[in-house]
Amino acid sequence: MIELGVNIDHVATVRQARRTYEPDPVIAAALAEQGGADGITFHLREDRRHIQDRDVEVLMKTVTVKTNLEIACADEVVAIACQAKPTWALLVPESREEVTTEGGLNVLGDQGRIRAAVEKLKGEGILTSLFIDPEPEQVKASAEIGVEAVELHTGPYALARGAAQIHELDRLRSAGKVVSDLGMRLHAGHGLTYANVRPVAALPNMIELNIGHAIISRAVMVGMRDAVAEMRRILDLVS
Ligand SMILES: CC(=O)[C@@H](O)[C@H](O)COP(=O)(O)O
Ligand SMILES: NCC(=O)COP(=O)(O)O
Repeated sequence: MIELGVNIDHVATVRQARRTYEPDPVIAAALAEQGGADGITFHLREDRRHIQDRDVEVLMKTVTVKTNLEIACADEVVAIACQAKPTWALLVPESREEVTTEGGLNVLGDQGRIRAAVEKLKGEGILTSLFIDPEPEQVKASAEIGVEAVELHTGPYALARGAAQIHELDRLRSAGKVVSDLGMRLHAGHGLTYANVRPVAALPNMIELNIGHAIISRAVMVGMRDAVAEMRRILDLVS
């Protein structure tokens, strides 16, 4: 059965639009659990555009399923993660100008810095994952660092149409085989929706999908619990 990580960042985006107290991502996380989430994902960005330090502290006290804290490879947020001790830490690239995550980590070109962050996290008993483009060389570099999982960036797949989308799915399938052959857990995420998720969920050895924006968008209309339950039902049809 595919494990569903629900990313609650954009509940906090709505709250931060007014710099107020609601909607609270902590409550959203509890409702997501009731809807069938296997994990809660939250991204403490360096610019704090959505998830705040307070959210991380309270989520770590209230979430009863896996916690997956997304952070940049930066000393400040790595230290916060080491203090918070989530189940998983996912290292992601960040830039202030981006609307959302654009590409994967360049593990090949930044192995020393990424390795140092991973070792600090592992030292606190935190499982580690790297968000990368579906490139075999990036997968191999990730395995050399010793992370337990790799999350393949599904953004290009989500944005593509027709033959281009089939090509992107083939890239994910090929890179996913390398992930599994090297003994790491195969995760995927970014831009997945109720309409495009099934082919990715059906990829060989896929273990976990992290989905946020589409679920929160649906939750605005039907509520968080039902939005998660609908995604859960789709994934259960696949596995
Ligand atoms: C890495 C990824 O695709 C998401 O998990 C990330 O959280 C996107 O950043 P925003 O949530 O700020 O859009
Ligand atoms: N790591 C991907 C994630 O957590 C959710 O990304 P999105 O579904 O909000 O694009």
